Amino acid sequence: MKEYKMFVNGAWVNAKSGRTDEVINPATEDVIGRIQHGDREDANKVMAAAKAAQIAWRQQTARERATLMRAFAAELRNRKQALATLLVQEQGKLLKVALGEVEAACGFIEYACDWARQMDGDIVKSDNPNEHIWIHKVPRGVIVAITAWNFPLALAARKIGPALIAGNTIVVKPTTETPLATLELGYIAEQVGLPKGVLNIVTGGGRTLGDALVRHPDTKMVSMTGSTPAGQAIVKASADNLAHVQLELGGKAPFIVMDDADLEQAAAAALHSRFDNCGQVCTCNERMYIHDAVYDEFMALFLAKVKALKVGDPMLEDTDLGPKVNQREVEAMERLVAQSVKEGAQIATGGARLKEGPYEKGFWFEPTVLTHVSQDMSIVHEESFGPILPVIRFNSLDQVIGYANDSDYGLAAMVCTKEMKTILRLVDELEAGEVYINRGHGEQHQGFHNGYKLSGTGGEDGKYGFEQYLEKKTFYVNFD
Ligand SMILES: NC(=O)C1=CN([C@@H]2O[C@H](COP(=O)(O)OP(=O)(O)OC[C@H]3O[C@@H](n4cnc5c(N)ncnc54)[C@H](O)[C@@H]3O)[C@@H](O)[C@H]2O)C=CC1
Ligand SMILES: O=C(O)[C@@H](O)[C@@H]1OC[C@H](O)[C@H]1O
Repeated sequence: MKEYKMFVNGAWVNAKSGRTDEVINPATEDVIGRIQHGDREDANKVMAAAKAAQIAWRQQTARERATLMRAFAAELRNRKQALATLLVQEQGKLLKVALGEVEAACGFIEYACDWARQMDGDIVKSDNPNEHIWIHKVPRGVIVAITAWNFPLALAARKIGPALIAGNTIVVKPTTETPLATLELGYIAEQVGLPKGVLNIVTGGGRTLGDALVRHPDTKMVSMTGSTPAGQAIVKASADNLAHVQLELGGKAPFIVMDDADLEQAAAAALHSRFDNCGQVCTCNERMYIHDAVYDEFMALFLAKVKALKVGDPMLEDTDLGPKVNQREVEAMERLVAQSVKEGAQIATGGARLKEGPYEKGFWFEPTVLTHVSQDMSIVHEESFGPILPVIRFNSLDQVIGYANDSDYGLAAMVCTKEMKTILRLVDELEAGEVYINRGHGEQHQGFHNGYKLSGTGGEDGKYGFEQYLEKKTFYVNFD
């Protein structure tokens, strides 16, 4: 078991409280690490370090910053196997998914480095003679990054990359559930010679340390990934300093299979998009709508695939699902299934927690499909963020668009169809920031990961995500 400190101003430090938290492996319930439990006092110290470091950091050229961050990404890739193993141990994700997460983390940083020579401003003609209007893009200052437990390393890199290339410094606060791989970034910062105070990593509770960071007067932007309630609390807290807030929150993505879909392709995509990372992906297939005309044929295909899924040791190549991340989450699965059955749903497969034999320790749940579900049931509206899939039949495009948009969330949607008129109508009418046509979820760095409604605000990734790490400064230059 490894003891971790907080990485502040280039040094490893204890929390002022002297308190620590344990990190457990969700597959075995073993304690695998101990971290510092920082709180409000630690927030002031780390913010002062980040603010001081930003002066010299922003004075470096963007190309110099990118050179350092490309070295950072290269070292991250050098440590891929060890970091992936740590992600498996702290979050329970499959090793093959964890290896993909480390590569995604490298990609987020390398994509940001490509922006080093793209941070253009504007020169605008003035209405006054002999006057220029210069609109400059300048760094904001100190960025606070707050991340969730499902892809902790990738979510941190997604924010570190653009923040630092734009000339900001950053304070990262991972969850106490899965902080270890993120803390390892401090060692990489030391190895590649990132200046002290440019990257800081602190650990502690969201409502204490996280809240103090959000409210701090030197916080110029908060980029948070997590649940909608936490995101809403952050928006309220940011009123203290009017920091720019970028939120990636919960989702309830509909997966729609039209009557003209390629059913084998649709079944494979629907399976991956529900059970990837044990259903703990914000863009997962959270509710599936199947056209009446293909319902029986599709469900036979799909259920056969679900029943073949293997739940087990996430380190093994032939495992399809690992455990849920903690006790609270696996109990939430039990509650959601019980409530769905009480409301009239039927369990087509799965539906129970696994507790016997190899599952005696850990937080295991069966891949579950619910049928005879109606649109008004709570499982159609409440995010499960786990391996539970409600299925609903529909008989027209108008009906399924109405179902899909009948949600407080609007992060992602997936649609299988070959009909261009259908695609253009759905893209135009679906209330979601990210629509996947004829494939499952999976963003790319150059896209724009953007939640509508209670799924978030601001969005991240790509050109529109990068730009949020810059502020505009307009000069009226008169030379009359
Ligand atoms: N839209 C997206 O890209 C993603 C969304 N999520 C959502 O996150 C949830 C699961 O992740 P969790 O870590 O349980 O979410 P969570 O909301 O409990 O915690 C997320 C982070 O926010 C911090 N936090 C919580 N309350 C805070 C406050 N008042 N002030 C400052 N920081 C605070 C936590 O310490 C943690 O670091 C699910 O709802 C899922 O949908 C997860 C991953 C990606
Ligand atoms: O936040 C999520 O769940 C997804 O955006 C996920 O996070 C990092 C990975 O690259 C994405 O699939």
